[in-house]
Amino acid sequence: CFHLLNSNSRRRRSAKLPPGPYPFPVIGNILQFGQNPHQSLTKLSKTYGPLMHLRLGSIDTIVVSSPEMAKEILQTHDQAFPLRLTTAATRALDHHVTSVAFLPIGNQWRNLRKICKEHMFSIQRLHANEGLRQEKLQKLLQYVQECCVNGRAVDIGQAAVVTSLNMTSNTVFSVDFADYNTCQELEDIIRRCMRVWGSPNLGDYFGFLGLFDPQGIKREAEFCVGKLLAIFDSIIDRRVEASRNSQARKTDLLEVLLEISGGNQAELTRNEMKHLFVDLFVAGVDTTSGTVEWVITELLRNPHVMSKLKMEVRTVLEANKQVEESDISKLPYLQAVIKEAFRYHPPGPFITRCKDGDDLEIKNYNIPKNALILINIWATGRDPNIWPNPDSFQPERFLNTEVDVKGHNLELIPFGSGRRICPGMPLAYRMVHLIVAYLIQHFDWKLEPGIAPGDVDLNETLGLSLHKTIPLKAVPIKP
Ligand code: HEM
Repeated sequence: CFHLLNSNSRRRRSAKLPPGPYPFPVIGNILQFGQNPHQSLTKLSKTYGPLMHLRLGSIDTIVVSSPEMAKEILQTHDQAFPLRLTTAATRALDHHVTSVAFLPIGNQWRNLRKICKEHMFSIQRLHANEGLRQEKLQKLLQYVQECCVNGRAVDIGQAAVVTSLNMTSNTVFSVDFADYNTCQELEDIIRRCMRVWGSPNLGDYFGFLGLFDPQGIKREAEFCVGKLLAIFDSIIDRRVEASRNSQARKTDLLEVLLEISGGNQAELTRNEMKHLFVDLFVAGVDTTSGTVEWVITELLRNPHVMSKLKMEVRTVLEANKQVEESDISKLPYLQAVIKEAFRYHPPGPFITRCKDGDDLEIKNYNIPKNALILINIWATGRDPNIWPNPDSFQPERFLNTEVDVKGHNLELIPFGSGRRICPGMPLAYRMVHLIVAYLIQHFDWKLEPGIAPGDVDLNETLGLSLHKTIPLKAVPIKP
């Protein structure tokens, strides 16, 4: 009876909202989001369907759990969703007014995206600075070889973080953080920044009550962003100084950005450049390394997949040949393995957008203005109506299909889709394939003593990205 009363009053207030669990006064459905919202919302969508309405405190939230509905938001009506939700943490030091990741779609955002696309992540640009990433593979090889000689297990996620962090920093500004001894420090700050951005303060949802003081979160975010900006400032200063004294030009992105900002200040200010670097590192490092960790986890859980991949990698890349980015296209099984990891363990389980302007009708449901949209790609990746045997790791499902991760196939969009699709995708794609190919080409891998393939833990923790709760340790063996 109580339930009926609730659903009647709900219908009276907003007849055409998509279905969803009844929101409690004030807190809305916040308790139903739980510790792992991607999982709780997947369960709820089985009851309420692929377009679901909940209230996150005071925020109308629409959860999308099918490729058809995702297409409506990301492509058909994308003009209506130009915003991302900003929180107290992402507004610290005004990051959101300069950041490509948080700016609404508009001229400033378009300009930054154009710079990313044309000057940083174009095929030509990435080809020109591939050597900078290759150096990092050598460092990885040395490290794993040391572990191999000493019979030590490698913390795969950690090794991948150091490699992707240094590959990104080498690509962006030819700085090898290991040389500056700041890799660990930078990694810690990036992690802290991700943590604080990835766990919104309750005040973000109940701001109107004024009960929750976001000062602590804001201070932490200010510290992290401030520290990153200071590191980038000193790197830029050093480069400007060095170019005054030398004619030799680097091939990295900083050189291009300095050229652009020197030639036309209006196109890119130094402040924008520094905030762009914050975005590139925070958005790029853990997502890339997390993917590598999930791939190796699944390879160790599925020895037959590991054998098949090993065979392909070692046949195509003869002994001692250093894997190059142009080799990726010759490794179809590797590509399938990585697509399968993206399907089952998307580093960003939600693609987020915010509604601007008036209410909008989609499939006869009302999407209220200012609504937060969560596209649950973790749910679509495990939907048995889309993927036969979704809980089994089967790269073969991607052999002989045209499905890719570039945003056209809405059932597999680990990098998002539409105008806001991840601009770093071309770099991320190269880094993930290179690192995995390299680890498999040069080493056999086994689990630590006493752990069977089926025992490998698959628990997930959601921050700004979705990562393994217990880091994967694997023992390298010389083949
Ligand atoms: C496997 C690695 C990665 C994954 C899975 C990933 C995934 C994503 C996703 C899902 C989005 C949101 C897209 C959307 O809203 O439609 C995004 C945005 C973004 N990513 Fe990535 N990313 C990865 C690596 C990188 C790298 C290496 C960089 C740069 C070095 C990067 C920079 C960005 C930026 C700047 C945005 C914000 C774009 C905007 O809002 O306009 N990402 N990424």
